[in-house]
Amino acid sequence: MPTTRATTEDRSAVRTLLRLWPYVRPVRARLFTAAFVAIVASCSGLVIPLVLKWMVDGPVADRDPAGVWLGALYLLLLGIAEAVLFGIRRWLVARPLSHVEAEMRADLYRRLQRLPVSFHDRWASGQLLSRGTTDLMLVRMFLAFPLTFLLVNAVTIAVGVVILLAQDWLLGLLVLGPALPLMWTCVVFERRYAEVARRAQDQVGDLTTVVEESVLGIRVIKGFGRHRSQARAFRELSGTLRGTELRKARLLATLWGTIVTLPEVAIGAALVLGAIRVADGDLSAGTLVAFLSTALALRWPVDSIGFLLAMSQEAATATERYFEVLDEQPEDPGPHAEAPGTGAGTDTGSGAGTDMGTGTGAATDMGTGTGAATDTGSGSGTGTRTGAGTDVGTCTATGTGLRFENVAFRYPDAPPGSPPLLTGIDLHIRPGESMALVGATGSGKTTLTALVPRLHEVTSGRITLDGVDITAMPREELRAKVAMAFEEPTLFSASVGENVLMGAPHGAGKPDLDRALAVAQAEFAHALPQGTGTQVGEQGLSLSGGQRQRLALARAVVGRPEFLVLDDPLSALDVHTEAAVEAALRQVLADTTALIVAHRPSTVLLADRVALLSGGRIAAVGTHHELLRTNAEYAHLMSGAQQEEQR
Ligand SMILES: Nc1ncnc2c1ncn2[C@@H]1O[C@H](COP(=O)(O)OP(=O)(O)OP(=O)(O)O)[C@@H](O)[C@H]1O
Repeated sequence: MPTTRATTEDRSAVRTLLRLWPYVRPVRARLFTAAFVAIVASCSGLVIPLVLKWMVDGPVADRDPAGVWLGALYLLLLGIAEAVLFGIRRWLVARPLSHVEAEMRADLYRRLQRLPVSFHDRWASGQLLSRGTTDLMLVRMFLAFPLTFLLVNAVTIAVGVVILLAQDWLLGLLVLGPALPLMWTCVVFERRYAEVARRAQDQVGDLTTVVEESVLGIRVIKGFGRHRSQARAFRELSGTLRGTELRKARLLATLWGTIVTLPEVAIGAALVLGAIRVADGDLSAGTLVAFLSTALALRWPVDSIGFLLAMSQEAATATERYFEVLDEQPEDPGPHAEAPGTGAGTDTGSGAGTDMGTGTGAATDMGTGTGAATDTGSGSGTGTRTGAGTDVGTCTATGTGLRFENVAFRYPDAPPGSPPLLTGIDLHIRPGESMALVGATGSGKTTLTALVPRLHEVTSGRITLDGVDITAMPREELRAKVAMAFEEPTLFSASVGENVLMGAPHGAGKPDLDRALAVAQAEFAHALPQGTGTQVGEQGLSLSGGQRQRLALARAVVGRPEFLVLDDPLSALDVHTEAAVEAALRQVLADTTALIVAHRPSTVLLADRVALLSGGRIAAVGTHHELLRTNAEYAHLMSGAQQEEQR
């Protein structure tokens, strides 16, 4: 079950909510004005009992119908004023608060994009979705109602209490009697409700994850007839959430019951005592009417404290959950990142040197591999990279290529004490060379390739591109140089063309798209109903696996990257398409420094040399045929793969 429980600091609800200030600051004038208008509206309601007192002790006692009508007119005007003022309050807050919510959502999205892959490995997607939806809605509702009305009600109650005490201090003290027990109840409630509200919101996140997985994995669920067990898992989770929501309701009901009952009892007692005093002639009937009307007018501000506190607590929990994501450390954009794009492709300096690769990497060549390494690969190199991606011609393979120097890697969430997944990796891929990476399943091939574009950070050692440490260049520049195609090709809800051009520098157009589609043998895209403008649907599930993989390949090559990292890019293709894609890829690989994860001999043969990953190390490097002859493990892996292919 995907759950994410962040460890949270034990902050008070007020301190947590204060973190919203930077978002509220730009709209503070409107919010303060709205609160002021609401206070005036609410306090105007307290004038009504005073008009009643004047009517009862005046025109009613004097049997003066004109005075009674005048009093009724005052009451009507007061009612209208109160309604209009509350309307103005609503108008004042609606627009700025939707702006606050939108800003917060945009910041969350931006942060999610900039957080490292290791963060996304740890967090369930439903937890992130619920933070961007339900939690932000709770925050907006808090800013719209509880924030204002806790203040408005506090001022109204304070003014009302003064009026009550001014009318008659004895009855006033009697009505105030429950104040202390009520405050104590509120404090206890808040503490308990905070814990349950947090649990409920986390459970909403878990439920969202299950729904999301069920929808995305609907083919697997149907294919394996797992809809019943999936429905059972959903029912269990929603049953748990229901239990938590019921606990919230019980807590709220207890608070509500106390908040309503105690003041009612006090008002009842004041009514009895007041009536006795009116009968004794100690108190005027008008004063008693005004007193009771004021006390009743305070009932709503007191009663509503229960749900206002509950909403505030939920908003505090939502704020806490929101900032758990925002407080996560984003990827360091790298040095000189303030000028994104300018470096893309212009990195001729910084020690890259002009070493054309003739054997300078020998230290890393653990195998016998000298032969087929075609490190002159710049043959067709007429290209010059001009700034942010306006490549002219093909890329020239210059520099020293891609080097892993004593690289070790361990997943941050690996069990404590477990050995690193990769250790002492020394590998040199010369400029223009393509290196296949072969190893048993789970040996760490995907992980090793993910280190090049810094999807994960090396634990020790370093990786250089043309002599430059990848940690010394801005990420934007690094990712402009290195393109990837993953084993699991992910497409987005956009057109085919947009999906492919995602891999190209800004300003790339149809010629680039057509060339990339041709290279990846993805010309089927032109035959789609709206050609390359056809929407591929969520995750590209409307396309076949092979079609998706070819589009992902087109995306990797469309930007004419200097370095290409392909994670078993041909696994979903039929034999004929694979042969066609290989032929096209051969052209691309001639000019590109490439690392290709390969399982099958046909893919391995695309590369100039092969590196065997075994036991977390590069166990051998050489050409395919050399390794077949000299390395038993490699021969074993390839013979298995060959049998697979022949079947
Ligand atoms: N995010 C992660 N956190 C912890 N361990 C991980 C993570 N991702 C992968 N691993 C582990 O790292 C090991 C290597 O995984 P990797 O995907 O790199 O292998 P691979 O050689 O590419 O496998 P395959 O050939 O099956 O694709 C596996 O044991 C895997 O369980």
